[in-house]
Amino acid sequence: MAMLRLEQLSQHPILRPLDVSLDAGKVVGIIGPNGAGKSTLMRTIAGLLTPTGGQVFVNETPVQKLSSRQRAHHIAYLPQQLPDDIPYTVQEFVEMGRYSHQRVTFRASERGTPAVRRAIAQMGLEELVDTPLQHVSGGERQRAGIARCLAQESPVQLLDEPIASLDVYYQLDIMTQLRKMAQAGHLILIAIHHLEFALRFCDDLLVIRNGDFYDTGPVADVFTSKMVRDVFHIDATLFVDPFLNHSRLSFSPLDSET
Ligand SMILES: Nc1ncnc2c1ncn2[C@@H]1O[C@H](COP(=O)(O)OP(=O)(O)OP(=O)(O)O)[C@@H](O)[C@H]1O
Repeated sequence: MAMLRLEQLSQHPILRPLDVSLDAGKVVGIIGPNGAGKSTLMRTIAGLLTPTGGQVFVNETPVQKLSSRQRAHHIAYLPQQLPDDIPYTVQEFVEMGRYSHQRVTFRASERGTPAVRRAIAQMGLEELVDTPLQHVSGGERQRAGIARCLAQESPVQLLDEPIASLDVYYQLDIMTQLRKMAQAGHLILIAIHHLEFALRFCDDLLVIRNGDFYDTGPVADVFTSKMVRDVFHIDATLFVDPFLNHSRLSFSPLDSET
């Protein structure tokens, strides 16, 4: 049974309906140019936008039929950008990931639960737990957002550009952790601009370009020089890195560079 299924799903600006089944145990990258519709697709999958056509099923239940608390049990969602005026400390913010596990209204009584402690440690935020989110850097805020999703312990993790503002250490660290979560049975769906990382860390790709869905499938099948040219309008050569033994990309210069 697919953990997440998009059935004839369309959402402006993606006009051609998407039929995709995504299984647990995978990191799936959504790639495409600026404005292609990656974030819109993620918000639709998260149940925050109503599709213009078709449906999203999580564990065979239509997402639109679930309450926000039920959705949170199935899906954790990190938006592309967190507001910079969130009036909570890092600890309080991560604890909010436990919202769906509370019986009545959310109270900050989940402080120190193993899931919260683990998420804070995984994102290297121990020293910042009492710092207001307004006073942390953009990358630290992003790590707090990921920690909140991890604390939620939902089987589907929808992360919109999780490594966009991070330094290279955390880019590598977080992608490695996401792979481990997939191996432990989660489905990780990320929008990602970093094509080298998509090539290295994703199992499958869903490629969209303006107004259209381009291709989906295993990285080895989908990630080709032709795809890069068709979708990003740039020439690139794929080669196997002899040190890391995985495929890498070499971009040809743009005309304006020569
Ligand atoms: N709140 C909004 N109101 C109206 N149009 C929007 C809104 N958010 C996005 N759009 C439009 O929807 C289209 C898709 O935007 P979306 O943010 O999904 O693209 P994206 O692929 O995530 O882009 P990026 O790589 O720049 O983050 C764009 O044309 C954008 O202008």
